[in-house]
Amino acid sequence: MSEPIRVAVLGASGRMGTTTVRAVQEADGLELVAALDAGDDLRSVTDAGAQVAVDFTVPSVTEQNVHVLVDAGVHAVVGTTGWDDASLGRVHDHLLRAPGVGVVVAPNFALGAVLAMSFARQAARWFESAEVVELHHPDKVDAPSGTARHTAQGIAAARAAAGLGAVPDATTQTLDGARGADVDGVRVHAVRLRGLVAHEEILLGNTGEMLTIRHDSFDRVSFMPGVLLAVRRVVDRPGLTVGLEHLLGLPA
Ligand SMILES: NC(=O)C1=CN([C@@H]2O[C@H](COP(=O)(O)OP(=O)(O)OC[C@H]3O[C@@H](n4cnc5c(N)ncnc54)[C@H](O)[C@@H]3O)[C@@H](O)[C@H]2O)C=CC1
Ligand SMILES: O=C(O)C1=N[C@H](C(=O)O)C[C@H](O)C1
Repeated sequence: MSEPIRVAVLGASGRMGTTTVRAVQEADGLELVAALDAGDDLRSVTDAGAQVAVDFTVPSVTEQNVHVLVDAGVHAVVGTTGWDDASLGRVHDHLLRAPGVGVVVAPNFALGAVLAMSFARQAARWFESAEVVELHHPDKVDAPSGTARHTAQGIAAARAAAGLGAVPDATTQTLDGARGADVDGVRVHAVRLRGLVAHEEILLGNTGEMLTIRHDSFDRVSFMPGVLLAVRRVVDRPGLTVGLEHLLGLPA
């Protein structure tokens, strides 16, 4: 029997961190060796001999955490959101100087959410209009969600590849924000409501019809199969991977 993969969790006291700690502890072939939260020294990750660190912290610190991990030769599985092309580019370039180290950044680890985003990319070219509505608990620190941004970016790329122009929109906003955020020409709307966990609706419209693709996470355990898959795969996946679809064999 091979040695278990030694895993550290960053953000271990948070909503996702506590769920991840429990999932790693219960997972065959994985060993939790460190659980860190704000104020803890990242050196304890390497002191504990961690091979993989899972980051569920906050957008303001996650990139720096990843750079420290890469410098230490620790693979990273990153669920924390707030990433953009520039920050991902910096990690990509850093990894060019750290051969053998892998980083997986995924805005959503829930299988259903990843499938919903894939379906949206597949359907987008067939519809004149496309908008995204994300719905979360009111304790979420960022908006729009990383999932909604990734979804909208995928829709926009599929539309562009199909030669579609801008979505129709003759509306003048009389109040800032009324039409939501603009992500590569796709409008994204954020709902914050007590009682929700994580939900997304993708709305695709043509004259006479609408296609709605909806995903609901009712419990944070929904993210854990994807997190554990990424932990198991990242050790043999050097470089930067953005999106769980790449580990599921789904079309990018
Ligand atoms: N990719 C995915 O599937 C999912 C991603 N998320 C994202 O994960 C992040 C965390 O979400 P939640 O767990 O709900 O937030 P949370 O606020 O419950 O947890 C964040 C934790 O990070 C800790 N923290 C802050 N600074 C830190 C540092 N420098 N080092 C270590 N820990 C630090 C906080 O003290 C807190 O315990 C958010 O960006 C959220 O959007 C959330 C759910 C699923
Ligand atoms: O903060 C959350 O809860 C979530 N954040 C991620 C995001 O911003 O996409 C993933 C999921 O939606 C839950």
